This record gives sequence, C-alpha cells and structure tokens, in this order.
Amino acid sequence: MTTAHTSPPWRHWRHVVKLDPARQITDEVVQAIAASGTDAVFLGGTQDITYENTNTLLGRLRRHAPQLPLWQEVSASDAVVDGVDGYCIPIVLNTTDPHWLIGAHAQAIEKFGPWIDWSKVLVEGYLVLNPDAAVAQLTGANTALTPQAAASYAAAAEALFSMPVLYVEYSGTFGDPALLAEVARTARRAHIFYGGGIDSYEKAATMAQHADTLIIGNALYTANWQQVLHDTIRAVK
Ligand SMILES: CC(C)=CCC/C(C)=C/CC/C(C)=C/CC/C(C)=C/CC/C(C)=C/CC/C(C)=C/CC/C(C)=C/COP(=O)(O)OP(=O)(O)O
Ligand SMILES: O=P(O)(O)OC[C@@H](O)CO
Ligand SMILES: [Mg+2]
Repeated sequence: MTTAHTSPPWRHWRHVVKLDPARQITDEVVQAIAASGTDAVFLGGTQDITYENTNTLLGRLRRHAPQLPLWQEVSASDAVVDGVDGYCIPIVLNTTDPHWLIGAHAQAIEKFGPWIDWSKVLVEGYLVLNPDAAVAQLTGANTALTPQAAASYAAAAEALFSMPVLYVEYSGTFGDPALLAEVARTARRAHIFYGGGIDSYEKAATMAQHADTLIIGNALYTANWQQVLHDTIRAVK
C-alpha cells in the first residue's frame, strides 16, 4: 500500500503579511492585502494583544479576504480565538527566560487541555535578533549572535527538537543577510521564515535568496504601504 504525502500549506508560502491586532488599519489596506497575491496573513504582535482586538481583526479579514489563509500567531493564551485556519506557536530559542521557551506553552496546554487541535498547530523556533524590538525586551533575548551561533541554535532546534520552522526575526529593522544565509545553509529540513524591515523590492529580493518565506509587518502601517505590497510580492513571485 502506498501512502500519499502532501506537504502542509505553509511549505508553499513565499510571502506572508503580519497584522498586529493592537494597531489600526483601514479597510482600504485590508482589501488591498486580500487582492495582492500574498499567501497568508498572520495575526500577531507582542504588546496589548487581546481576545477582543484579535477577534475584531479576524472578522474584518474574513469579510474582506475570505480566500486568504488566516493564522493566529499566539503570544498570549487569553487572546486565543476560534475560527482561524491555524495557530503559529512561537518558541524563542535565544531567550534567557525559560518561560518563553516552554513555560508559557506548558501553562497554555494545561489551560486548553483536550481542546487543542494539534493538526492546526505550527511550531516556530524564533531567533530574536533586534535588541530594540518589544519582543527582544519581553523575552530577554540574547540578540548578540554571530552567524555561526545563530546557525547552531537553528541546528539544535531542528535536530534536537524537530522544529519544522525557524523564524529569523529582526522585527522593526532590516537584518543581516549573512546571518540568514548561514542559518539557511545549516538547516536541512526546516522551513525558514524571515521577518524584519522589509519595505522594498531590493530588501525582499536579498532576503528571499535565503528564506523560504518573507514576513512583512511594520511597512504596511506606513504611508508607503501600496508600493511595499506591490514590490515585495513582485520580488518573491
Ligand atoms: C480554540 C482553541 C482552544 C485553540 C487552542 C489554541 C492553541 C493552538 C494552543 C496551543 C497551546 C500553546 C502551546 C500556546 C502558546 C501559548 C503562549 C502564550 C506561548 C508564548 C509565545 C511567545 C514566546 C511569545 C513571545 C512574543 C512573541 C515571540 C511574539 C510573536 C510575534 C512577534 C514577534 C511580533 C513582533 O513583535 P514586536 O517586537 O512588537 O515588533 P514590532 O515592534 O516591530 O511591532
Ligand atoms: O514588522 P517587520 O519589521 O516587517 O517584521 C515582520 C515580522 O517579522 C514581525 O514579527
Ligand atoms: Mg509591536
């Protein structure tokens, strides 16, 4: 008997938009995202994320972008919503606080118990690399990593913990392409997400050489959002 192996949808994503439920966004931008050709939308952020603001944003996205995969990136267990296509669960590899490595996760699993649909869960091994980002400060991340050190975290996440996704996170600033390249070179099976400071064709093209998926966040909250959407999608497709 042969078994059909289909790869999960996220393996095919090249371009993902991350929207922060705690920030304001107009219907015009949401509609443009829906029509843009992006592969998925993540709902997530670090600060002031609540059930209410996440559910409100999800409702707007469902209305304006019914065909787009919508995934919640869980950063607080009391903000978990129903009705998304999947849940990204961040695990911060270079945190100095075990809470962000496993503690928050164990608490959430205790809380939700048997209600968790594990077939909808995607584990992301995060390397948090911009010391000025809220996520770096919250998690006490050791952001001063050489490319070799970052690649060693990536190898550990993949080989020792079987993580399917490595997320190279420079949220708020454009990162080091050499570090991303070293992580990508080291990874054997893991899928590489890159996010941080992508706001142009050139930056997207540079990081798309090494990452499987680019995540675009802050630039969509600027006056230049239309150009950003157009150019970053053109760079990866
Ligand atoms: C319906 C139902 C019952 C569903 C079950 C839900 C489910 C799937 C549960 C699974 C259980 C589980 C393991 C949940 C995880 C719980 C949890 C709170 C884990 C901690 C996650 C974590 C490490 C958070 C730290 C912050 C982080 C990494 C956030 C990711 C997003 C991010 C980095 C945004 C960018 O942030 P920021 O720094 O603010 O950047 P800007 O300044 O540029 O905006
Ligand atoms: O907001 P930017 O800097 O685009 O980063 C995207 C994403 O990686 C944030 O979690
Ligand atoms: Mg933020």
